Order: sequence, then C-alpha cells, then structure tokens
Amino acid sequence: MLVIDDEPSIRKLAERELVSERRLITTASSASEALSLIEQQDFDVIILDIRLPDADGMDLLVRFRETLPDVEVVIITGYGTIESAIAAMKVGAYDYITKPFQLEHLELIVEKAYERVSLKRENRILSRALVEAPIPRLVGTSRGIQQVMEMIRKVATWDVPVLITGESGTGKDVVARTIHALSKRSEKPLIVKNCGEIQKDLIRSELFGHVKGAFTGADQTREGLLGIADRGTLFLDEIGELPEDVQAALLRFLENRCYRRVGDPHERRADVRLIFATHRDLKKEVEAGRFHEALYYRINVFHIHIPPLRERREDIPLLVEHFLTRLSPPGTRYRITDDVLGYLINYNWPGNVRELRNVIERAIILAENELLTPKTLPMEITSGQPASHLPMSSLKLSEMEKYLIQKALSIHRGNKRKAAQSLGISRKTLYRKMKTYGLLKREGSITTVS
Ligand SMILES: Nc1ncnc2c1ncn2[C@@H]1O[C@H](COP(=O)(O)OP(=O)(O)OP(=O)(O)O)[C@@H](O)[C@H]1O
Repeated sequence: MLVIDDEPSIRKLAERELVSERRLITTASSASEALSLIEQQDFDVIILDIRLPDADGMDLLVRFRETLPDVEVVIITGYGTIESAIAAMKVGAYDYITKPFQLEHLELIVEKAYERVSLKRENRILSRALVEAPIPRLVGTSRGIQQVMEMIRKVATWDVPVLITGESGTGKDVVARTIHALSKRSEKPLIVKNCGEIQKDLIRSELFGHVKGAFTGADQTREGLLGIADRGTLFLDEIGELPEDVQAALLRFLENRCYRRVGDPHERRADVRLIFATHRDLKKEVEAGRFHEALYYRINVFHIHIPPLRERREDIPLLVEHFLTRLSPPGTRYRITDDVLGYLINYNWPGNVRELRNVIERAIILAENELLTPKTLPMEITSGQPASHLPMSSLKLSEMEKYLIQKALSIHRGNKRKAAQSLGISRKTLYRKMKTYGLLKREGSITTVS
C-alpha cells in the first residue's frame, strides 16, 4: 500500500498502524516521490492526500485511474472540502476520508479497499482458468482412506503447509481440494499448478511474478501465482520438479511470507496457504542432493500419504459404484456383473484410481444393455490371475481363511449370502467366522481384503 501525504504525522501513523501480516506500507511526501515509487513497485491500494505541495491530487488521481486500473485509491481531504471528495469519487476514487479522522475509520476503509482489490483479482483468476471444477468426493472406507480423511479434517482449518504424497492417480489432487474446501479460506481462490508442466526457466517468474524488463520477453509486469492466490490456497503439484533456487525462495516465503518478483528489488507479502504434492520420495531426493533439506523439513511437518489402490482393494467396489453413477449418461443406470467386479478387485492398478475411472468410462461406452461384462474390460485386466494377491508370505490356515472370507465379501460387495455360497459354506458358518476374525465390527461396515 502506498500512502501519499505531506504531513509526516499521517505517514507515521500509517506506517505504524496500518501495517499487517499481509500488508507492507510505503509512504511518499510528494507527488514526484510517489510517481518514482510507482515506477519501481506495484501497489494494491493508494491513499492519496488531495492537497500536495508539488501537484494537484486530483490530477494524480486521474493519472492513476488511467495507468493503474487494478489499484484502489482512497482520498484524504481536509475538513470542508467535501466537494473535492465527491469530484474524486466521480473520477474513480474508491472512497474518501476527511481530516481529522479516527484511525478505526481509516482502517475500515482500507480493509474494504483491499477486499475490492482481491475480488477483482479473483475475477481475473477465473478468467485465467486456473481454478477448476468443484471438489470431487473422496470415496473409500479402507483404513488407509479413513486415515487420510481424518488427517484432512484435522489439518484443514490450520494454516500450516501440507505435503501430500502417493503414486500417480491416487487422489492427491482430490485431497488438496478437500483441504481447501474445509479451510477458512474456502471462499477465496484455490490455485492449482503442476510444477512439472512449467518450463524450467520460467518457474520462478510463474510463482513469484516479474517486473517489466526483468528478462527478454518480459514486456509487462506480471503477477505470480503467490500474489494471485493471496488470502487463498496455492496447491503446487510435483514439487520435486522445482529448481534449487526456487526451492530456496519458497522456503523463505514459508518462513516470513515475503517474496520478491523477478527483477524487483522490493519485497512483497502474500497471505497464502501452501499445499504440496509429489509422487517422488522426497527424503530420497534430499539424500541424493536434489531437494532442499530445510524445505523438506518445513513442508514435511504435516504429511498425508495416500496408499496405492492395490493396498486398499476394499475401496474398489465403492469406487466402481461412484464412477458408474458419475459417468453414466443422464437417464441411464449402468451395472456390472459379479465377474467384472472380481477382475477389477484383483487387478493391480498401476495407474490407481485414475486408471479405474478410465476403465469404467471405457466400459460404459462399450457396454450393451447398460451392463458391463468382462468383454468391456481391457485385456490386461481380464487376463489377470484372480488369485494373484493371496498373502503367500503367510501360510497359516486361519489367516488364509480370513483372507478368503474377506475376498469373497469384497467380490460380492458385502452380500453375505453370495459370499457364503461362493465359499461353499452356510450363511450361519460365514457369520460365525466373521465374528471370530473380527470382521463384524459394526453392522454395515465389513472389513474386507486388500
Ligand atoms: N478416493 C477417491 N474418491 C473419488 N475419486 C477419486 C479418489 N481418488 C482419486 N479419484 C479420482 O481419480 C482421478 C485421479 O485423481 P487425482 O488427479 O487426484 O490423482 P493425483 O494423485 O493427483 O494424480 P497425479 O499424481 O497424476 O497428479 C480423478 O478423477 C479423481 O477425481
């Protein structure tokens, strides 16, 4: 924020009282000083005394309106010059305040002006299409997913950085969106950026912004993602792809919320919650000298790991149901046969939930009579060995029995009659064994196999 006033007491008051976590205050005592500051740095809000020693504040305001369309200008006028305040509003000032004023009154106006700046910024972000669709639901009842949900609920309302890890397609993006949606910042923008998709030499400028002339091709000053995400959340995917110098700058930002745009000698502040994701093992990257150690420790404080789908196969029936509902064309209701579910549960899912989603989408297209049969599945799934995931490391009879019961329940989506039938035992025996193996914790929540 820039405060232009020739009265030292007003400048001092602003410097002392209006500074905040999110705001740096710069002051100027004359129009010429203000203009040279504006040449060098960007401001969100300008407070302008209409009477200045070297220029008419009105002329300055007109100039600001033409050259700084995104900045909100608040006018300070002397007592009895209300007409000039009204004239200033007509030219495009955001608001005015008359001297002498109460500090609270000024604070309120400044807050509102900032609110307006961030609203404008959000509209711009929407037009840059960085914010995507609403959050998808995190589906799953496995212990792994339940733990992830629990962690999300705990961390969402805190402003701490979060690191999400997991193989590609496990749902890191869904988790990040859920954290933002449950946070205090949910009304503010969530900016999502995959660092792996940005050209290496442009990453710094993309994140922190740059000033005009900072490098060849920088013909305009441009706001970085941190500035755009101010008061919201920035989700950086594939953080392992960041160059070393950018990692260091990011660490600085995490420590004091200050950053510098490329080519800008001045510090800026932004109030941004950061969420990171990677499919790499960052600890190994640190050991190999490819990832900044201090940054790793700073972001690893709250770490959410999403297990691969093959380690939580009991989520597959629910996920299948979820995608069938989501992907069936309106007015249709696609179903799957039991053997299709069996194949899906047994497959290894190297592409995790994303692959499952794609398989269901493809099968819906190939299905006849709204029924997904094995013919609608890709070869690599139907050629799989149905029993390939037996826990062969353990050959204890009881463990094998428990495993087979869980498997049968998974395949038959918890239907005890069908599970018992496929195991060749009575329903009563199945029930008794489920009790023995602790598979009947709560009615309706059956622990199935992974
Ligand atoms: N638990 C889940 N419940 C519902 N949908 C899910 C779940 N996990 C993942 N998905 C869906 O699977 C797809 C892939 O998820 P997402 O993009 O979040 O994975 P990712 O881990 O971020 O992948 P990458 O590392 O490749 O970016 C998306 O369509 C997402 O909606």
